[in-house]
Amino acid sequence: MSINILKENNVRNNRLNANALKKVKHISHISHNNENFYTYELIQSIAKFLLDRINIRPKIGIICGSGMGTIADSLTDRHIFPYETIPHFPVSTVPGHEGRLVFGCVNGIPIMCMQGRFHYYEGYPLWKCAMPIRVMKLVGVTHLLATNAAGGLNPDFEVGDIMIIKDHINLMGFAGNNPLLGVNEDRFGPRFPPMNKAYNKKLREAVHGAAKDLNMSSIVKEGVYSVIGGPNFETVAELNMLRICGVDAVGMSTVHEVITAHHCGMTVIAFSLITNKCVTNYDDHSEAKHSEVMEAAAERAPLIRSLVSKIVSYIDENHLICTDEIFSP
Ligand SMILES: O=P(O)(O)O[C@H]1O[C@H](CO)[C@@H](O)[C@H]1O
Ligand code: HPA
Repeated sequence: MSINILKENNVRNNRLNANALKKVKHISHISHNNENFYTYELIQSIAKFLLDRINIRPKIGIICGSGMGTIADSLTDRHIFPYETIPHFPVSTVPGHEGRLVFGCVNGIPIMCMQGRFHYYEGYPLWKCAMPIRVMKLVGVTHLLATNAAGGLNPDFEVGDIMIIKDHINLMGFAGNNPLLGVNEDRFGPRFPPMNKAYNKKLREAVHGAAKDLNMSSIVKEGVYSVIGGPNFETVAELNMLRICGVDAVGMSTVHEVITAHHCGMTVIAFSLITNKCVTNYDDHSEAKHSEVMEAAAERAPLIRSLVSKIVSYIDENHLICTDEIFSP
């Protein structure tokens, strides 16, 4: 890389960092402390703040993964809330996560969409990262569609493949870090929620059906996602350990949202866009880069939008079939 390109990259990175810092400047203290958990009443007040300002009543929530914000851009009849305008909301600090709550419609079906999610490595505790899911619940959302960018660990996966998540390994949970940490709020869900049916089977089958209709079956896979805390990408040894454990794709998000959504009885479907192949060999000199993650996401944006639109229509037409797998809070 030439000195000039390096200089340009530095200037660009400094600008991104300065923008992120500007956004968080009104927060006096970001840390992983577990004081000031959100109460039920506080989440209710956020839901009310939003419902008082919109006419639609969404039943489906969508989370846009890194570089996948065009899902939110393609909603019709949009009502946009930048996170910094919503009381008690954290703000997004990661490039590729716009940091807005977007209400609107897909095929006429009302949606609540996070155009940007919160990650643990941004300095927020997991219960704070997952708070918008509880807001979704109190707004009336019953189904969550979470998307993410992930590194492909399964050697059969290629960049651009879409992996329907059938299960996860909550590596951060192994160390006692969990979005449900703290006194349990029974109005959301039970103290000890089961997690073996976190990713709804009927919806997973429906996504395969949608992929077939869209002639995408060859790029749609299914597998196990594992979350690492980030922000650094993984070492070769870490990735090889995860592969031995049955992990197909690795990322730094989603699991806290899925646990929180399943805990409060929402039906969940999630998929990963494979944006890079994980480096599992010391002779491989390639390196994971966030810029490549975003490029791969941009390339697949039209297909992802089509898939999301099919899934939303399927949920709208068939959502009653899933109620047997929901336990009420
Ligand atoms: O999981 P999402 O938010 O899609 O983003 C993924 O991409 C970023 C790394 O490039 C990490 O934040 C990782 O989790
Ligand atoms: N590792 C962790 N998170 C990621 C990756 C990866 O390779 N790619 C996109 N998000």
